[in-house]
Amino acid sequence: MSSQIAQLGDDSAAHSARHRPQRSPVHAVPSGEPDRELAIEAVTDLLRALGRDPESPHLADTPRRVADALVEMLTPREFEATSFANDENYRELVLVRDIPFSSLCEHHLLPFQGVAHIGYLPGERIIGLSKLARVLDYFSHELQVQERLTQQVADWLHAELGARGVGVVLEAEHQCMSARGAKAVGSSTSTSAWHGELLSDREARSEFLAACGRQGGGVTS
Ligand SMILES: Nc1nc2c(ncn2[C@@H]2O[C@H](COP(=O)(O)OP(=O)(O)OP(=O)(O)O)[C@@H](O)[C@H]2O)c(=O)[nH]1
Ligand SMILES: [Zn+2]
Repeated sequence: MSSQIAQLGDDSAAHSARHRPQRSPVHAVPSGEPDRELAIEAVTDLLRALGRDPESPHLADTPRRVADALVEMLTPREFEATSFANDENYRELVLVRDIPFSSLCEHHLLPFQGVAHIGYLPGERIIGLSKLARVLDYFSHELQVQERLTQQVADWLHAELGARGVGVVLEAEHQCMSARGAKAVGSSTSTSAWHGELLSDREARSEFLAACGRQGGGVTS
């Protein structure tokens, strides 16, 4: 990921040292480049293995579509993590709630989908709000488990932003649990990851959970 933090609204030399960008790409799962042609062949073989005829007119384009869909879901979109000097010394929680996301379960290659609540207690910098959604989107484009995805988003924000605290809560339905297997349609899995004051200060964490409507819900404070 491009982890460059653009230095906006911050021209003076005195400020620039204080606002030096930090870089800490996080990748717990080593991943290679998808090979589209190989994937198309593999889906053709998979259809055959499942007793379906890939030569049938109905399925003629299916290997290409499936391969393209998987390649798309496993290709992270790079972005610039633009941040701004916190000149007003804003100290309170910044929270973006209900960010929709979709990722791929590494056990079944089926989607899990839901919403994220991502927030932080600012230090010397504040981050562009859309970047909270973008960092989630970035780490979602990988074969994942929900716990790792949650932690990667929190770790990345903590390392990049120098925030006093970071909190990430994900609530998702896993299709491997609903469309098959346990058939637990409508079930929702909650995960959370905390850093800094949001980890150490129970009251700050409760405020975060209350603000995202989780007080007394599945995520404990
Ligand atoms: N902790 C965790 N487990 C997950 C996640 N996504 C899927 N799983 C679980 O991974 C487990 C894989 O277990 P297995 O017993 O090997 O898979 P399975 O035979 O398909 O099991 P069933 O889903 O129970 O039919 C299942 O319990 C899934 O529900 C996730 O994000 N986090
Ligand atoms: Zn699964």
